[in-house]
Amino acid sequence: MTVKHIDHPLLRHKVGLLRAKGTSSKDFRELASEVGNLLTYEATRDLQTEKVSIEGWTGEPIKIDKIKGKKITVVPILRAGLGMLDGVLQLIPNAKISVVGLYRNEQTLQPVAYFDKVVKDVDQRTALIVDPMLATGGTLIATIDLLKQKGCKRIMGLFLVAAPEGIAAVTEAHPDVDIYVAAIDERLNDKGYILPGLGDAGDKIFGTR
Ligand SMILES: O=P(O)(O)OC[C@H]1O[C@H](OP(=O)(O)OP(=O)(O)O)[C@H](O)[C@@H]1O
Ligand SMILES: O=c1cc[nH]c(=O)[nH]1
Ligand SMILES: [Mg+2]
Repeated sequence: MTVKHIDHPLLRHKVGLLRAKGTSSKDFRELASEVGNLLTYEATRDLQTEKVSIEGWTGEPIKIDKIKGKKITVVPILRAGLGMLDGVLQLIPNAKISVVGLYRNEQTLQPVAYFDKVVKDVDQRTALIVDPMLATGGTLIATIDLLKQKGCKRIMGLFLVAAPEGIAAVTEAHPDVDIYVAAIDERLNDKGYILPGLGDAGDKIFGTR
């Protein structure tokens, strides 16, 4: 797996605000969405374009660039991935959405899958997974397994914060996947939470703390 740590002042500033204990759900959601937007800008840098002819403002035909092919399906991982979805879709509004639901068992830290509705032509699309946190990596590995079983060949992921332990686990399981992260933190605590981290992103986004 290639990890692209997008080191940008806007991202550093917004991730700093996300880390604060008192950040409200409203502010957390807005910031998660904005960081999702900025990561999408980077992750779509290599999309291919093709020249097409249109009528320009003078009435003469001109050639413009258009994104080529079947493009992208965005894959938010329930619940917390929904907090980044608006920001992602602002830049790629025509993307199809493939929702997957997984939660992490708090005792075993193993992912439990409970829902998936993946687009039928996922074999012809790039999957762009969105989830705020990459901790042990179990949830991401299970999601990539699921997408590959359904025929997906090109997979990328966007994360607000990743732990070195999770990056190592996903690199070993799925070396062909590229992820874009706004921050790489120090480590996991004994409950599998990222330090310094953001806390429980799903609870913060949905106000269920
Ligand atoms: O890398 P891992 O150790 O698997 O942990 C990461 C997962 O944990 C969080 O979800 P959570 O299980 O809290 O579900 P939620 O989004 O419904 O709160 C997070 O949004 C990731 O999906
Ligand atoms: O730090 C963490 C780890 C997993 N899930 C979260 O929401 N936060
Ligand atoms: Mg959670």
